[in-house]
Parts: sequence; structure tokens; C-alpha cells
Amino acid sequence: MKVSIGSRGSKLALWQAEYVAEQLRQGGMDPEIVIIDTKGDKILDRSLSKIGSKGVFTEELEEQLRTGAIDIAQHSAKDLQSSLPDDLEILAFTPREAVNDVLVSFNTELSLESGEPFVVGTSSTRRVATLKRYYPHIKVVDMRGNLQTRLEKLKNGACDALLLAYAGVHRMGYEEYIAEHLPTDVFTPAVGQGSVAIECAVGLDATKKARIRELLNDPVTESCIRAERIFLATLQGGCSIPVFGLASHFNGRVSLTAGLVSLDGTQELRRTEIADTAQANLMAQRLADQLVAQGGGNILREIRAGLAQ
Ligand SMILES: NCc1[nH]cc(CCC(=O)O)c1CC(=O)O
Repeated sequence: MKVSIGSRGSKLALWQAEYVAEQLRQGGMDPEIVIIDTKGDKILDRSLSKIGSKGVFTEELEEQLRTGAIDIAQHSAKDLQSSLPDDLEILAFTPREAVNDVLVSFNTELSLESGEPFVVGTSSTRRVATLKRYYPHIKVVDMRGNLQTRLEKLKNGACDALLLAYAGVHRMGYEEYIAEHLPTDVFTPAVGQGSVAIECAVGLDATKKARIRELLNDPVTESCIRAERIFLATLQGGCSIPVFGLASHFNGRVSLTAGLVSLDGTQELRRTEIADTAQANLMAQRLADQLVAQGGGNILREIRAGLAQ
């Protein structure tokens, strides 16, 4: 059975598309990769929070799902907006890699913990706000572009280190430049970090859908990320808001730690809740509602106002 996989054209995206294709091939399907550029790939001179949080990396792919030009689209799960249009759905989440962030530098002696000041390049508002809160001695410079562009900027001296998701660094084979693994209780990752999400049109052929899901979906990762995404949807956080959420699974239960940081790092709200897997989505909804009610709503309004400037 033929499957066409839509993907962005960056090296990381193509690595992920190739990974997806390989799983499908091993399951006897006949995959083909179609490269589609998105707004997030084309506009490189503005920060993501300025371009707008919704669908920056996904819109063009979703158009092609609707026309049937592609059967599925692969995205880094964390780049996928928290609520999908009614005619699209997430069919699968691939097994998650280590979810933590890492400090990447050509000087692998560097450490955030050392107290020594240096310059970190990142464009993620979550990472900027977390740095301001816990490592105020660090100077931050805005850094967009794909991993190769950022490493090139690092090489040219634009900063001393980058803050990146381990998953991407690992997939690109840049592990030798990891100076420090950052703990997830300080740099709690973005929702979905480390997994590849497979999106399709609701109307895609049912047999094809079932087969793709069987070959690509990891049920444990799925229950965790679905809970994280319910939290994110309630906060209406796209990838440009300093919101974090990480669920893990043990003994049939899901534990979710999630929250948000103000842009200047002065305020942080964080909660952990645990529930049986069957109740995980309800628990995520409750956690989000409580967080919004207990001060999170005000912080969100401040964040939105700050980003609009
Ligand atoms: N927003 C960019 C992005 N989207 C997914 C990854 C890494 C791979 C992943 O988390 O699955 C990255 C780079 C980064 O944050 O360092």
C-alpha cells in the first residue's frame, strides 16, 4: 500500500520523515516523502512569537492533507498547534526520545550551574524565561533557523552556547557538542518534545489509517502527549508561549507536571497531578483549569501583552 508522507525540508524534518518511512516500509507499506516548505521555514528574520503561534510550521502541510496530495504529515509533536481543525486528526505519536533540553557548545566545559556568565542563543520563550528565572547571570540572544544554521551562528561567535532539545541534537548526530544535560524539573520541556506526530485528514482511507497507526503509534507516548496537549489547549499555548508540560507513565498511571513562566522570569506556576491512564485527560483538564484560576490566567494575559509589543 502506497503512503505519501509530507515533511518540511530541514535536515531534522527529513531525518524524521525517513524514520517514519522506514517503519512503514518494515511493515510492508510503500512510503514516499514529499517536501513542503512552511512559513516557519521561509521567514527567518523574525522571532516565532512575532510571526504568530498558530501553524507556523504546519499550515502548508495541512493544506496538502486536505487536497489528498499527501496521506500523512510528519511533525515534531511539539510544533503541532494544540487544537486541530475538525477535518484533521493526529493518527500516531512515535516513541519518545529523551525529552530534556541540552546546552550545546564547542566548549563542552561550559555549564549553567557554574555561575560563570556567558551568552546563550535561543528563540524559545520558554527557554528564555527559564534562563531569566534560574540563571540570571546568563545573557540571551535571539536565534532562529534550523539546527545547522544555529550551529553555524554558534561557530561564528554569535553566542557561546545554544539551548536545544536533546531529541534534535541526537537525531542530527551532534551529541559531541553537548556541554550539559539540563534537568527536566528546571527546564521542563515543551509539550510533545521528543516525539514525532503523524497527522492525517479525518477522511483518509480507513484501512490505510489503521495500518499506519498500528506501525507508528506508541500507546504510552500517546497517552502522555494527549494529556499534555489538553493542558496546552486550555492555556491556548502555541509553541511561542513560555508554557511547559511533561507527562510520564508508570504502573498504569500518568503523572503530569505542567505550568508556565512569565516572560521576565519573575513568576512561575507549576503543578504535578497523577491519575490512572483512563482518567489522564480529565486530570490534565483539571490541572489546567486550576492553574488558570490560581494566577495562571493573569500571567498568560501579561505574556500575550508582552509578546504583542
Ligand atoms: N521548535 C523547533 C524544534 N522542534 C522540534 C525540535 C527538536 C525535536 C523534538 O523536540 O522532537 C526543535 C528544535 C529544538 O527545540 O531544539
